[in-house]
Amino acid sequence: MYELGVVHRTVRRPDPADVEALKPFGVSTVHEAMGRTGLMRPYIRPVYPGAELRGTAVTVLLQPGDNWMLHVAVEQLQPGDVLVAACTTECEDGFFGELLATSVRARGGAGLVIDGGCRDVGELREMDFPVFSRAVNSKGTVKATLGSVNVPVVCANAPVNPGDVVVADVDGVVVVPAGRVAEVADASRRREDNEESKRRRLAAGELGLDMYGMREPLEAAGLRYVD
Ligand SMILES: O=C([O-])CC(=O)C(=O)O
Ligand SMILES: [Mg+2]
Repeated sequence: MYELGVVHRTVRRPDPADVEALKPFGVSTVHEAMGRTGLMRPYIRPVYPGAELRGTAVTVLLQPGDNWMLHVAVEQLQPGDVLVAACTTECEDGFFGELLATSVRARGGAGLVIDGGCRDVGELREMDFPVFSRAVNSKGTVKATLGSVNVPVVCANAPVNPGDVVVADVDGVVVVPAGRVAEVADASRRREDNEESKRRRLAAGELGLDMYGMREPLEAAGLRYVD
């Protein structure tokens, strides 16, 4: 059950050194390194090409058609934080635009992930202010119904707690629990090292069939080559 009408002012953020260690890695690597967990649904997309985002989450629970809590959340931002906004029910209204982005940036916020709509995309692109949203929609919102800030939310199917690390790029959005950041950064490094050796072998012409030892199981499964 959602907790409504509350702002938690204390967020336990992970060690900045651990967040830094996670920095080189993209969404797909981080998702795999977490045991294939943490992904938001793929309908959350960057609002302009090339937008990328990472930082610790300040979570927002919105009511449909109402962006009041986004304004409340901006006050809670610390430099490098990312707003992560979920909604109590599906809504594609344009909750956020360049004015709110200007305010987020003035407080040092890094960007927004929202399971809702966003507008003013031309201005956001010019500002290079990264937003990942479920829709681009000019339809505006009101400020009338309480939600919450810094409560656990589910955003596009991913559980997000305040202080979790959010990584967003062209592949999607993944959420790393605050307590797992160092471990996931290590696993991401190991995975990238492993992929680098595979990349070299594939570039040299070796086939995945041989590299992964797939010929025998294919034969055992009855695969036949026919001329
Ligand atoms: O004002 C709003 O409600 C959303 C918006 O367009 C902006 O922040 O620029
Ligand atoms: Mg606007």
